[in-house]
Amino acid sequence: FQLDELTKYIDSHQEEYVQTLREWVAVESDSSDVLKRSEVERMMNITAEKLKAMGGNVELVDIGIQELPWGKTIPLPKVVTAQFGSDPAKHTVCVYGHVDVQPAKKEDGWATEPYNLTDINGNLYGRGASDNKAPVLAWIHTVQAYQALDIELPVNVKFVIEGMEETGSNGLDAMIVSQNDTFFADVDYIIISDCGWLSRRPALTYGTRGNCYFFAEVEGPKQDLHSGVYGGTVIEPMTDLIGILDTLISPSGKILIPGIQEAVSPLSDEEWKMYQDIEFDVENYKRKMGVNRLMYSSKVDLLAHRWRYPTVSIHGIEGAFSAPGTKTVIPAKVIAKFSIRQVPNMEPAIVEKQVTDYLHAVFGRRKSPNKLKVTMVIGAKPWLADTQHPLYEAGREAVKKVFKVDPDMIREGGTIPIAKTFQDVTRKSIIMLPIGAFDDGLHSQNEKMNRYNYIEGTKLFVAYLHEVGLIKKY
Ligand SMILES: NCC(=O)N[C@@H](Cc1c[nH]cn1)C(=O)O
Ligand SMILES: [Zn+2]
Ligand SMILES: [Zn+2]
Repeated sequence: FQLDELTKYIDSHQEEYVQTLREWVAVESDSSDVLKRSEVERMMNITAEKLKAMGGNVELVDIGIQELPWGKTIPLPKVVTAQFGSDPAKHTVCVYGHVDVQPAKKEDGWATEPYNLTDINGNLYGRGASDNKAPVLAWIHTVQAYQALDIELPVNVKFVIEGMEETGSNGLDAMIVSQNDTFFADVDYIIISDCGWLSRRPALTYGTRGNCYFFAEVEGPKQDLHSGVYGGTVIEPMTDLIGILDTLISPSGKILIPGIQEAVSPLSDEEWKMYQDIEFDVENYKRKMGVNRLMYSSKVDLLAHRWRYPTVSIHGIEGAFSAPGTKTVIPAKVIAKFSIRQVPNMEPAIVEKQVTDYLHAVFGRRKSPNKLKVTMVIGAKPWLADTQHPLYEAGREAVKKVFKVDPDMIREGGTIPIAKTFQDVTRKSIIMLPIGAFDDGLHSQNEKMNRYNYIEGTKLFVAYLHEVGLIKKY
């Protein structure tokens, strides 16, 4: 296996790889903002063109429309599929990734322009750099490197690249179902690189949490009111909303919604031992986040609550006054956004009912004349893999070849909404093979991808394809 040759090729092309990442980051493909939908579409076209230029058999698959909360509809961004090689004697892997991003504005507190990739000491700052544009490009460059050196790909490679992951992968489930007997029929394994390592040690990821995302709307007066003129007489929607939000989770992290905590299986002795053996620097974790105390103090508790217990996060309140200054208003309608990261044994449909019933009961006790509406807008499931599968063995070998260490076996606290669908519908085995660093700041200000991770990660992918090619084909 010509790993040295491929490695040299990757090293000598790194400036080109960074430049392509710069061009991709410059596309504001924020899937949460319908006004940016044309940018997401542009990003899908750029991705398709790149794969076509490499000789791939590429399609832009129409996945239908998105229904917006105010009753309108817009087309969903097309999904890019591609295929390189169709040798029946080889395994076929399908690489899944996304090229949409979370929102970002300089005013949020970025040190650099979020859509202008900026290299500071080998850190490539830019929205979507790590989540998920660089890993997608690293996979593309992997195929390109084999092609450029005229080295036969050890496996057939397919791609599924979408533009709605950050808002729950709308439309992708249906596409997988409809192409299960066609595009996915000859796929043996699915590879996802949309997550990060736990520390400086490379990792293989075998689980993700799901996410049930809710809107809770409280509506009162017909328009906003002067708080001096009307305050004290009107029952304020915001007070109701804050009141009910405060009943979701206790200050010590206990979820107060009946039925949620009860569904979760307790940590087994085996899991405890696995977590205990993982290298994880709690002080560094705190320092990187800029906090002086965490919800739990032991490493095992922290890892367990990050990976395999559910949690509630409150993200924001639409309609609330949030600008600088001192506007003295009583907002007439406010919509809280919160989500529950859920774990195996928790079903989104059941969580939806538990949360909705509970919030209505709590709200009812307030005897407010205002109206409450609770809607679950995303119901993404958790995913768990069998780490004894040859795909993981291949991962260990590839990490050892490139990084000369054994990988950490980790879970991911975040969600890849489509992972469980891939597992359930295609029934193929999945591996998550991250290349992002532990401190990439995904979804946050100053997101970055380390140049080191981007380039060495490409080498890891090159080695991984070789290792997968060695798995016995029955
Ligand atoms: N890199 C994966 C990621 O960031 N996924 C999102 C997906 C999601 C879940 N709910 C809404 N979007 C995440 O927040 O985990
Ligand atoms: Zn992602
Ligand atoms: Zn993300």
